[in-house]
Amino acid sequence: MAAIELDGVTKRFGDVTAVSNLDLTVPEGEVFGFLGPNGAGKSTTINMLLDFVRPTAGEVRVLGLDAGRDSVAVRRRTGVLPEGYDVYERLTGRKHIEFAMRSKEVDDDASAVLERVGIADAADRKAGGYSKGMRQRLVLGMALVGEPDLLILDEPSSGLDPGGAREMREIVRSEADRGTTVFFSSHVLGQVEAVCDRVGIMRGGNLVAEDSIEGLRGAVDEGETLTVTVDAASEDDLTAVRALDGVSSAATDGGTVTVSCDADAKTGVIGALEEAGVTVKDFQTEETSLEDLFLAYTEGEEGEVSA
Ligand SMILES: Nc1ncnc2c1ncn2[C@@H]1O[C@H](COP(=O)(O)OP(=O)(O)OP(=O)(O)O)[C@@H](O)[C@H]1O
Repeated sequence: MAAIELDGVTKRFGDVTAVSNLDLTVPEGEVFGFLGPNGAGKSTTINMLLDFVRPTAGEVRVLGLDAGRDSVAVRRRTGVLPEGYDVYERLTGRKHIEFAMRSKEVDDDASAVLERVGIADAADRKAGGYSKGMRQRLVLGMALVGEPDLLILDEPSSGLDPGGAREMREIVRSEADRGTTVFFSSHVLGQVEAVCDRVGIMRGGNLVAEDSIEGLRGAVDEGETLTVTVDAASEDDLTAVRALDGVSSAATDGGTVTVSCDADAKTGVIGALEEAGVTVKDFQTEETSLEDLFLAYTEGEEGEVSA
């Protein structure tokens, strides 16, 4: 069964189309990264999963249930870290967790939850005195109450220091190991790359890409830069390299050869250099970063990248 299934979903606010005819399936147990520039429709999509917003058209199913009709059941099995959630200033951290336990009608160990998100020491302090990162950890703790089947995290790294961001990744991975599906929206691309099995990229209300990061790299087809350290290479030595399939350019400064090529052309490049009598001392490749991928899908003319 799919944990999340959107079928032809559109949401219009007056004459603004926030989400347009969106089809998206997230299988159970997957960590799915949901990316896109500001205003792309991410929060609107998340709000439809939780029935905070009703679609104008289409069908939204969460954990096999209808998001609108069965919203109470969906929320009971879902842990949510909403973007910009305000804590109750006068309640302690522990009271927040107990509140989440009562809302979900579960009997968890509040201290263990607070320990897990790294704020056990501050359990009995009022959340009004918490730092931004501590508040974020507290809200994550509330989301984890009751071992949810689905975790929806909207910008979970916001306010976290590098240690907190690492702990967040570890929690996401351990939840996924437990079988939880994680739907993760973020602008912090490194965070997404580190934890997500697949990503979807939204742009102007449309899903413009949906794949593993590897798959997206292949579709963008920017190739890789191969840097080869050699004893000596001349322009003539590059003739055979340039003639290879999958090589878009090659240059040399004498001691280093730089080649732009498809990932599967690398071996051929090294072979062609050696055949030309060049001694290859070392080589390394640089992959397209997730940031480059993101920009390739979200900048320039719409529909430029066909994935
Ligand atoms: N309640 C609303 N009323 C009117 N327009 C809205 C409403 N909610 C969202 N929109 C519009 O829908 C579009 C998508 O917004 P949404 O908040 O879903 O984007 P987002 O991808 O979450 O952006 P961000 O990364 O900035 O949070 C925007 O043009 C926004 O102005």
